[in-house]
Amino acid sequence: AHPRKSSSSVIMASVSEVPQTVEWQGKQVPVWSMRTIDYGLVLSQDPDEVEKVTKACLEDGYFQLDLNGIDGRGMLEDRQEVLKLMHRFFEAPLEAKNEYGLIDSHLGYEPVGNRTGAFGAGTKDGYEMLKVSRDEIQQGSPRVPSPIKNSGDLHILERAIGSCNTVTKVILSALSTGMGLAGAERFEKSHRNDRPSTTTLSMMHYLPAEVTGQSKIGHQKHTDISSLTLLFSDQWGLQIRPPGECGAREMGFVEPKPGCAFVHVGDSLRFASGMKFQSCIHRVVPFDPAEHRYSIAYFLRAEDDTMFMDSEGRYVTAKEWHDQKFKAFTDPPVWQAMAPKSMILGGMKEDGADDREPVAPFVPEVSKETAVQA
Ligand SMILES: O=C(O)CCC(=O)C(=O)O
Ligand SMILES: [Fe+2]
Repeated sequence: AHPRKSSSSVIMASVSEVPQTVEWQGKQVPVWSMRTIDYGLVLSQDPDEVEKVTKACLEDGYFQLDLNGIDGRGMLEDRQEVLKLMHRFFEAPLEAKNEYGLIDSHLGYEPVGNRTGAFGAGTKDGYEMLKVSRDEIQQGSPRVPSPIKNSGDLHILERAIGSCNTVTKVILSALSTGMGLAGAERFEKSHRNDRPSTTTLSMMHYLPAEVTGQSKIGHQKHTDISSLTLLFSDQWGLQIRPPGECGAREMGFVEPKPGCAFVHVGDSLRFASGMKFQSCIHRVVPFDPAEHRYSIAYFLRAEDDTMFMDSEGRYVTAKEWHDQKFKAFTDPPVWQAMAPKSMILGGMKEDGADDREPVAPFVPEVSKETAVQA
């Protein structure tokens, strides 16, 4: 059992067994510590940092990436520009934002309530989202809605996608080295820029529960489809379930750190590593129910025709896995419950029912009897 008392004075060098805690919904919830990786050192292929990032993926499936040095600062500036653009975009009328709708699963606009919410069946998600495809940006003719389609906006999106791509590829390359992979075996070989993929920049706006109502909240528990996810948010709300000895440990918060991104392993890289890497079980809950929350996720994904063995022991392409899992995300809860659980969680084990039950005011507006656990 984990101590419940706040221990802010505890210095956590790497992964500590003693979590700091934060009060949420009237309870003390862990704030999980994690390894911090220095981007500049990884960029230099510093042997100790390469080992550290590899260990983080093998043991945890996630880490904090420190971008405060000169090599990362450009990425941080690009990210600030995207944030400003997001504010402008999400303030636009729904018809303008939804000009193209959801063109493809990795591209376009999704309004609030398209998927299952933070507390499973009976809740819908509480965010609206715009995704911009890396392939389209590279080809120079992206389909983005008119509120952010002037040349300045497109320049901001292009720069941000370029920066995110560089940062994630640098990490991918370090992981190949850390795993002792050479030649065609290296992870970069299945993530070439000129080959089609569903790689995308996703911009999310979580609305306050006051606006959406209590049945539309947060983002359901899942692992990502991606190889690597580079996630930026200055605001609380992201929760993870770290892998444990006998299944995942309890849900706890990720503390937003200035100048840092939260990076985690998705299904594709876990599969490509022969299940050696962990992937990260996570969700988003309303930390402050009165707050608007903004997050940016870059999903680096494998080339569409990359083959791997999935969590079901099937031989599938990256595109097939993407399409099937995306369908599972957006299916109604009853269908979702029929899909293998391994699909939503990418085969990650989750023993023990220590996932926290929501308490008022977040109890879904549906009776427990009719709720099917996804
Ligand atoms: O908004 C966040 O912080 C996380 C979003 C997420 O998990 C996702 O889009 O896959
Ligand atoms: Fe995610």
